[in-house]
Amino acid sequence: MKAYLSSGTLKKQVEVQITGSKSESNRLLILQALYPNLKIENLSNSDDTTVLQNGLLNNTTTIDIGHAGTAMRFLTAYFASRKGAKITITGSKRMQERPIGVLVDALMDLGAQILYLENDGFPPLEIEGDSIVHPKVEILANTSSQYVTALLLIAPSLKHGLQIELLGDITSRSYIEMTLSLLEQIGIKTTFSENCISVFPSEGIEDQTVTVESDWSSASYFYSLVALSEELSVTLKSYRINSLQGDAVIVDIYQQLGVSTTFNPHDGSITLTASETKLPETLSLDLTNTPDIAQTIAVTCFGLGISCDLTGLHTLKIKETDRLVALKTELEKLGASVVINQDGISVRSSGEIKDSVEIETYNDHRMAMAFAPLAVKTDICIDDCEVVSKSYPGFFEDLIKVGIKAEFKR
Ligand SMILES: O=C(O)C1=C[C@@H](OP(=O)(O)O)[C@@H](O)[C@H](O)C1
Ligand SMILES: C=C(OP(=O)(O)O)C(=O)O
Repeated sequence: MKAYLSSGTLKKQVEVQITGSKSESNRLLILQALYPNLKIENLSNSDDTTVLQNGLLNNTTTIDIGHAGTAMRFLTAYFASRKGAKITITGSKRMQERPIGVLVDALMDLGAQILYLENDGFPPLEIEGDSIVHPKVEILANTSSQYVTALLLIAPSLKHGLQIELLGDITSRSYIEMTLSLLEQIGIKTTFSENCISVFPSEGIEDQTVTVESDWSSASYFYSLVALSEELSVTLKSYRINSLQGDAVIVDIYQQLGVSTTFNPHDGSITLTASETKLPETLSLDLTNTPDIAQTIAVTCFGLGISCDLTGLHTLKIKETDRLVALKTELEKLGASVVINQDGISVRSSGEIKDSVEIETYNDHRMAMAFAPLAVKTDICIDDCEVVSKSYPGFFEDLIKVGIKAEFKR
């Protein structure tokens, strides 16, 4: 289905309830499987969370996790460490091209039994679970932090806990910190110094309920809308001033792009309003820690008619699609000049945006959501718009709520 978007009358004040962070939700679901007295509130309604939840029910011999990277990686470690488990985990065509060898090697070093069913280093995997007693492992940390998180999540359930040495530069570090914070929050002791993480074993945790903060990556699209529209003001719920999500850094980034954020402590909401700011000629950012907001920022800068140089993005090549190539192709259709390299993207804009362009989304929810805010400036069509359900099924309803006009056609 295609979404034809154009600017309607944008709201001066509107409230949007985004659901829980998919990253926090998927971590907490694994922890809940290990410690069933853990209760979770404001769980994400994303496809990625649903597939992980279904995977944990484990009443079949094969799990298809679709496009969900976290579900693929976290469930692999989970089942590999459950004695008696026997399961095949597969995923979408793209998932079968997303590497998992670094995690599988680490798990095998710990004594796990995992077979590649098609190509070495890639899903599908056949896993025979067993107790892991080995206390130490090394893992490359420069490709995906999800491999590290997968180990961290099972670590407290292992007999001796786990000491993990991270090799190479650490990518997406904020997600590793999120995992450690959640472990600490439920009562697991951890340490992280230099490149060595220790997680201490824990047979049980106290009865408790953890409320997931709403998703900051999803919030980024509203920052883009406010930056581009100048008149819209949106209140998003339910957020915290001290977030565990690295993507909360958009508060500071979008300050430079003319969006100010007010935190409302009485109801845990944030209000985004356009502020008088002198825009930079070029926005230069290293996004090594927060790769998921790169597409939003690149498109906002283009829409504002300013340049951006974004670096630290080597991991974008192995996400839902090669996001650097996808961004270049689609931004150029709109009139931008774009250069990509191994690790980043530079976008130059002439100040004009071509009208009624059809944006391809390449099975990538963030391509759809990052380009949609341009509707404030020009008519735009988003191809295969259902892709948003990977992380934000209600995205288009919420877009309509803020005043964007949308027509959907097959
Ligand atoms: O741990 C997580 O929840 C995630 C980690 C990041 O992946 P990488 O570590 O592969 O960059 C991020 O891009 C992804 O959307 C979610
Ligand atoms: C990269 C993402 O997800 P995953 O790697 O979990 O598929 C994302 O949501 O942007």
